[in-house]
Amino acid sequence: MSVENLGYAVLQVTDPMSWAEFAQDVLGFGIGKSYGKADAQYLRMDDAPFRYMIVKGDSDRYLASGYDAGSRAVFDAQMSAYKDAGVDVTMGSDEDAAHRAVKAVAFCQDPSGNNVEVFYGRETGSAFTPLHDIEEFKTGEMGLGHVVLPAPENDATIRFYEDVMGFGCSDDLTLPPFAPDFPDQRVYFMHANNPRHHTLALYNFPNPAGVVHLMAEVGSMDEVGHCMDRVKAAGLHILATLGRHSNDEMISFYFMAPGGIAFEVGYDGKTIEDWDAFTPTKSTEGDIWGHEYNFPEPNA
Ligand SMILES: Cc1ccc(O)c(O)c1CC[C@@H]1C(=O)CC[C@]2(C)C(=O)CC[C@@H]12
Ligand SMILES: [Fe+2]
Repeated sequence: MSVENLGYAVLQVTDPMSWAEFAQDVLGFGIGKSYGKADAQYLRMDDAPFRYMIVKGDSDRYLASGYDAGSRAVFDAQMSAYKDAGVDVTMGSDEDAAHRAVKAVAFCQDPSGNNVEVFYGRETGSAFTPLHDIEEFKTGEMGLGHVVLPAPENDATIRFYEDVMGFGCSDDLTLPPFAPDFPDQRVYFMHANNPRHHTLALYNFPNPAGVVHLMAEVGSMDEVGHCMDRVKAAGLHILATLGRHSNDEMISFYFMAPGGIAFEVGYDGKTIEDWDAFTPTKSTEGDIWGHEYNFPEPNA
């Protein structure tokens, strides 16, 4: 048993309103109504009440991943699993739940210090159409997309998500070091209880933004291309050119959103309908073609 999907993400930024404007202008997200968190912006991608909660703070960083347990029974089972594993969990207050439009939420950290939230009973929300003629984001039962988190405590963090949270391995990718005298890079891709090839991936290096990237999926190559144009028009840095990944066969590009939070926008990601019939892969190449990386100059 595992959680269903990545239901929401929480970002902390110094100016939530300007981040929300970027999200509308470039990503095509919409601004939703407030669920009461002071100074926060609630961003929508689909019928869910919100997919991104943008809270105000004194720095820009990824704050938390909110996983949808899907039911009270799975939520309770997850709480038991945390307890059995000796994980320190805090039950959210009624106010915490109200701020997330859910019946209950619990907070803990993975062994690398990433904040984890689990909830159940999310409000139904309402109809939503993305901006910029995007037909729809590929969300629903597959959740908001995927997130790649820094996991310097690599083995313990993988054990946490697999053994305590019930995620399954999709692909264990090893890449050469990004600089001499560094260890290999490892990206460990995992799925939850939905057809998306990976909902969460773990990267074996720290990241000052608290996240390696977040991925939003659209339904066509033209929608990806138009998003690239909007990234350019906004003067944002393209981190990787268009390419197609080997493991989930997604065509995507990467760019740096305000606050140093990297985004991947793609389409055509593979779905797996029967995880019992799936064999996890161990790969040594990330791309079929493209994805030429162009990291920003330090202090640029
Ligand atoms: C290889 C791959 C497959 C599917 C994905 O959705 C995906 O994002 C990736 C790239 C993962 C990986 C990363 O997130 C951290 C930065 C990495 C290690 C690179 O510098 C190359 C591959 C990148
Ligand atoms: Fe990705």
